[in-house]
Amino acid sequence: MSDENDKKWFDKKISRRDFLKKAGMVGAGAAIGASGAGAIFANMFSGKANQVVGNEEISFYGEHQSGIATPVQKNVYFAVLDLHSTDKEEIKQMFKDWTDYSEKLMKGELVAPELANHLVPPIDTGETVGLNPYRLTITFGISPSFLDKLKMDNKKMEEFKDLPHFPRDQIKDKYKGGDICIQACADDAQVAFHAVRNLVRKGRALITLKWTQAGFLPIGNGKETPRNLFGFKDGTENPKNNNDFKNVVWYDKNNWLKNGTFLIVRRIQMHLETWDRTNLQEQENTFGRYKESGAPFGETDEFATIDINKKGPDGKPVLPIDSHVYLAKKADVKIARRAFSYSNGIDEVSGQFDAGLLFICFQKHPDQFIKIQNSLGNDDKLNEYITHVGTGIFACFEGIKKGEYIGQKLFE
Ligand SMILES: C=CC1=C(C)c2cc3[nH]c(cc4nc(cc5[nH]c(cc1n2)c(C)c5CCC(=O)O)C(CCC(=O)O)=C4C)c(C)c3C=C
Ligand SMILES: [Fe+2]
Repeated sequence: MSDENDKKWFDKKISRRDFLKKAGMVGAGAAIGASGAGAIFANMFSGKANQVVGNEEISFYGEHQSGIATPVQKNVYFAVLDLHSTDKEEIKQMFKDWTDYSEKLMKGELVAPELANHLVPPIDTGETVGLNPYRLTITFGISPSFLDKLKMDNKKMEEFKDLPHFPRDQIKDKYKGGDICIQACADDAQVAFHAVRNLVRKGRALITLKWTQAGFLPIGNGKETPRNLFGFKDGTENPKNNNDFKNVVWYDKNNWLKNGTFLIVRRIQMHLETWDRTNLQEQENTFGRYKESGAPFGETDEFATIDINKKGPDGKPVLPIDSHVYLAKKADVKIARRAFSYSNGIDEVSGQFDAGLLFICFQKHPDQFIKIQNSLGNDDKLNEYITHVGTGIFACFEGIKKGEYIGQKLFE
């Protein structure tokens, strides 16, 4: 790259947002000529809407971390990290640096102004220059082993322990364990990836990547429940308002996790080829819901209340007793699901799609998930079509207030 080009690309020393502002393109529904937009920013050239997209920004600050109750975005980049230091001061500093970075990233800014010295690598990796924030959220969590490594056993609540082995689990070593998780969600895949990449880069003296997974969802206009790779609406029965989140998700005991939550992640392979050979009636029996409408059996409305004890005219339960929804409901406990589909090319052994669900859920007590997973157990008809290959449990800190840093209560 010539000096002149170099200058054009980075010497702006302005944020991604300022870049857009200068071009007069920031603001809800700000109209710009499609040709102009296409010429300047390929990402904005949809060909149909002359609007700036992705300009919505989510605040990094609040009572709870973002990316938990936030309406789900199109993309996730989820990373599990191994910690290689036992020095609390160093780790505290990393969380402080991540606080500073996250605030900037979620505003759509570069993580640091560019250096005048062109003989050193740029601080921000640069792949989001010209992009809006795209509702980026960044959620941080730590695992029980994080507390072990730092000899902070006194901070471990009795419910915070590794998940048990569940029936039919085929967990691979490479997808379990790890000390820290970062969940970056955005309506643009590159914005989510950029966030994790730059955070990891900043902490590289103390952490390494254990496993990562990118995921996607068909969000459309944001009004419909997105469909999973089996073609079913997934996420219908979920907390809907603040009160639901208070009851189901936010940790409320008086310790460092108050207003935080437990994140559970499961990497679940979905055997698409087997599913695609299954007739529609069997597919619907697997969930106890109709494929097109998403309504439970015997109803027409996706959001109709389900009574698992309801019997049909033949005296048999309306919902098959081995269906996924029947068994999940039978556990009689709630969780907040925020799952994403993934597709990772081809499974080396079977030659089939390596695709599935990055199942992420939030709950105030891990037992909520454990109870449901045990109820699904060996009986869930869905087991014929899926395999759990990855697992993790992380305590996600409370939200961050201005002047504070991520995880402050834990270290105080
Ligand atoms: C232990 C928790 C759960 C795992 C793991 C899980 C995997 C999984 N689920 C689907 C698809 C659907 N799940 C649906 C409902 C549903 N699933 C769980 C829990 C787990 N799912 C719950 C608690 C519920 C809600 C039950 C209720 O109270 O009604 C549905 C139906 C629509 C909906 O409500 O979202 C679908 C479809 C897949 C494909 C999958 C693993 C790959
Ligand atoms: Fe489910």
